Amino acid sequence: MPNQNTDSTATLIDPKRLDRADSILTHEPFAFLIAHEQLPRAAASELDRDFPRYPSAGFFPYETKDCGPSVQQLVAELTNPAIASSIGAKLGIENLGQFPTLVTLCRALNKRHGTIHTDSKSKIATALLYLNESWPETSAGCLRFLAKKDDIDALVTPEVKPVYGNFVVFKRADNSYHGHLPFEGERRVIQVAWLTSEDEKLRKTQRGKFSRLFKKLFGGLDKRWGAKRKNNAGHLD
Ligand SMILES: O=C(O)CCC(=O)C(=O)O
Ligand SMILES: [Fe+2]
Repeated sequence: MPNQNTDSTATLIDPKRLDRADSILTHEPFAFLIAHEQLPRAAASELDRDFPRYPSAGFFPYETKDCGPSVQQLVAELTNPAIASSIGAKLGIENLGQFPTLVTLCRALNKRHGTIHTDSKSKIATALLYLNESWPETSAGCLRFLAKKDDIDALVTPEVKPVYGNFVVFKRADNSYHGHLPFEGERRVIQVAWLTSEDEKLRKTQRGKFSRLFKKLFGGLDKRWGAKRKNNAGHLD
């Protein structure tokens, strides 16, 4: 039998890799996992080639037609119920794989993004997988888990650079505050949210599609308004 790890369909996400010595798993002040180097180096150029080229900034609902094969494979793996459940178990969530998923992708940000929030109650857990080849020596655009809803400097753990293979997962809670300092430009991320119900998935997908159209029409305004955003600003959701 051929060795699965050497053919082109080798898995990209391997839950065994989550237990690296430099991974951080904690349940306080909310449950989160931070793991580095979670993607094979060899897949970087394919994932780069296959990542959607959205015309505007922000997260948009995953559609197969926007993505090439390696990104489709990665999304399939990230939403695989068995993989989800093994990740969920680390956060103390039983059977995470049973819940519907909403996958959104982001290719670029403007300064409006990253204000402090918890994620909405309709989410049980959220995963973020970053895909940027490199990141400048700056905190701008680096994810921060926070102790407060109004202080971007109240870090509860070192900030996470959005570089290729960095992966975070957290259990949504009323205090799962997170955000980042304003950043404008390319910043590639895949986000998976496990939702409480199919209705929420439909609602959020429709909202995301509307936002994609809206930003296509008014992306310039979005960018200009966003530039005025304060570092400690928050938003509900
Ligand atoms: O892009 C990130 O690092 C965080 C995104 C986020 O928190 C969200 O979209 O809810
Ligand atoms: Fe969030």
